[in-house]
Amino acid sequence: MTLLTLKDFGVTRRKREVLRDVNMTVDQGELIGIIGANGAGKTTLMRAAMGLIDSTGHSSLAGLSPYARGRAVAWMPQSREIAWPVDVETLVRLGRTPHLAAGQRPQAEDFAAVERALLRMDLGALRGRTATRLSGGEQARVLIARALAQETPLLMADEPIAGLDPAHQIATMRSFADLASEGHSVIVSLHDLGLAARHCTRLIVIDKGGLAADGPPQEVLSAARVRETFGISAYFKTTAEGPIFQPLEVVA
Ligand SMILES: Nc1ncnc2c1ncn2[C@@H]1O[C@H](COP(=O)(O)OP(=O)(O)OP(=O)(O)O)[C@@H](O)[C@H]1O
Repeated sequence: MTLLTLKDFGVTRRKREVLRDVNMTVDQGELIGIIGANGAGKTTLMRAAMGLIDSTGHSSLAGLSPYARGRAVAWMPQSREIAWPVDVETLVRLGRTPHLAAGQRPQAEDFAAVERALLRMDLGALRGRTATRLSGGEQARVLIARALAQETPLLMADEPIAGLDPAHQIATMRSFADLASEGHSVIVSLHDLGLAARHCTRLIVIDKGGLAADGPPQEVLSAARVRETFGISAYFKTTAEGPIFQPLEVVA
């Protein structure tokens, strides 16, 4: 099943064309890493695909009502601001809002989804803590859990692992991979090309206002591509334990 289709998709912000001619589909079971330099348009692509900012062309999600969209896609923005001093469990439960009718209290299935999300993000010990008093990385894990609790077919997350310690970075990427193997799909923007290579089933490179590459990590992270897009040289090897990518030098 296709979870997202973008056709001849483009975004212009303040008269400046940020993205043009984007064509892609996302099927079930994919863990897609969106990579590209600062300012390339990764956030713009995800927000516009969901209809949060204006675009041209077609996005299968942009035309949905907010209610339908909340059941089709969960969104974890780059900004980690938590506005209210509520406990972690209550905050994660907010992820169930799109599944509740106006005024409806959470049901057993909603509490079960919250438990699954807390478990996936290793938040059992923090569930009673006030979310605003957690560390930056802990808050990020709570916000990922809130998005996971939504249990949508598609999850989009903007730099979700930035600021997490190495163990939680790996665990979070593994959770996303698990979701993909369960038939959901996950789109994440990230700057860590090593983790992208290791965990993503597909990488999309944004460069010069469009999709510069789209495919499996070993194809996308060619020496020529990483030089062209990121201005670096890198070591890449496919091993029995999976792909290993290590940036080496700035070459541009
Ligand atoms: N509200 C806005 N008005 C005008 N230009 C904007 C606006 N938001 C983003 N842009 C521009 O669009 C381009 C893409 O920004 P975007 O945030 O999508 O990049 P990104 O790839 O996510 O970058 P980063 O890796 O730094 O997070 C940038 O040049 C940015 O300056």
